Amino acid sequence: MKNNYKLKSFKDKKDAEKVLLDSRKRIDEIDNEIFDLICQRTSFAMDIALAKDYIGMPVYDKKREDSIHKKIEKLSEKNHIDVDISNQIMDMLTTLSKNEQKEILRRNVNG
Ligand SMILES: O=C(O)C(=O)C[C@]1(C(=O)O)C=C[C@@H](O)C=C1
Repeated sequence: MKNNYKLKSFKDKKDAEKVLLDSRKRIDEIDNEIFDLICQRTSFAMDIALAKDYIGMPVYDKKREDSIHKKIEKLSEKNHIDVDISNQIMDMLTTLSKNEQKEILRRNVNG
């Protein structure tokens, strides 16, 4: 969140209530978009798991995760977002992918 926003002043209570409602509506839309993007990101687990299995690479790739964290830390600092929380979000996303990859490989072995 860049800290260059203007402080909002409200005409009256009704105006503030409208701002709250509109903001929540937009947040609901953004949450849906985020969820859709999480599904898209996780859907690469199948191709990645099979490719790594073919090459003989493990599911967990520390170097790749370190580079993701580095990128996210830079973006967080630039946008004044809490770095620790951004890193936690990325950890959750990579965990989703790793769990999915392990499940795909388990099913691939057990038929
Ligand atoms: O890029 C990979 O090798 C992946 O498996 C994807 C991913 C990720 O979710 O970004 C997941 C697990 C790895 O440890 C690193 C990255």
